[in-house]
Amino acid sequence: MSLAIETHRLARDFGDFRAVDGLDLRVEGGTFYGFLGPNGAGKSTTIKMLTGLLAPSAGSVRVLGRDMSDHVQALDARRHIGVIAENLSLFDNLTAREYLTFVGRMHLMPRATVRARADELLDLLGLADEGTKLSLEYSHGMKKKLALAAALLPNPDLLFLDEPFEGVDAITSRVIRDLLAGFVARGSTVFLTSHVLEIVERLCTHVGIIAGGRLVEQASLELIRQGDTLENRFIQLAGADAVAAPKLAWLEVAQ
Ligand SMILES: Nc1ncnc2c1ncn2[C@@H]1O[C@H](COP(=O)(O)OP(=O)(O)OP(=O)(O)O)[C@@H](O)[C@H]1O
Repeated sequence: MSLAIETHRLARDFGDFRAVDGLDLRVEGGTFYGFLGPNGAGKSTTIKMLTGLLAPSAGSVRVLGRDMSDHVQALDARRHIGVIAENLSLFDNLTAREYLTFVGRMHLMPRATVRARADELLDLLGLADEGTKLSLEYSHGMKKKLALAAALLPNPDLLFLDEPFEGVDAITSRVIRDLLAGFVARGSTVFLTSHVLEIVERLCTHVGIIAGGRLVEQASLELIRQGDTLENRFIQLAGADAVAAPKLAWLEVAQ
């Protein structure tokens, strides 16, 4: 099986702080990869480097076989990937349909295809009735859904999803989960971050855990779980110190 994502000693500094430190990621094509870590561990920074939104300070990235440090190869890779970034980066003054039309044009898709797919996506994600509302006026969950629609529109081979379920209602969450499971079943790859470990456990075939910028574990879900819950294993691998921290004595007694 070919690798959809491969990094070698990938690192990113902000000033003299190293946010991502020597990451060797290996994500096989056709896998559903959950990238987990505590707040501030380096997940979003990593996704930004994998998708070309942020330059690495050191190390290398290959996405779908393309070297992301090469401008032409990176452009080619970007034609085959869909992204929900941390800040969502939508255009505020467009309606959902206008935004999807814009994304379709950027991918040089035929107008009729964009229109048909936009109709289906907006319908599926419960945004079809939003009419003239600008994305500026969307709720956080609605923005997430629009970002997902835009990521799926060009029918990519690889999806990067930074917290796709955050702020999304239970019905849409189910719709998205089913959609992503089908996407992987056809042979495509999903790389997602999520703090909702129940969802990761249900969907992902492989898991990577980052803590303090370093990869502490990377294996199939079954190997990582070792018969335990993913939450217990995650805490053992990435958060044992925090869980063992002293309690707040003053909070145990009501005033
Ligand atoms: N532009 C920036 N300038 C300075 N420091 C940054 C910048 N972006 C991220 N960092 C720092 O890098 C570290 C990793 O941040 P990152 O956003 O990648 O974490 P994360 O794992 O996605 O966290 P969360 O789960 O809370 O979203 C944090 O300590 C953060 O403060």
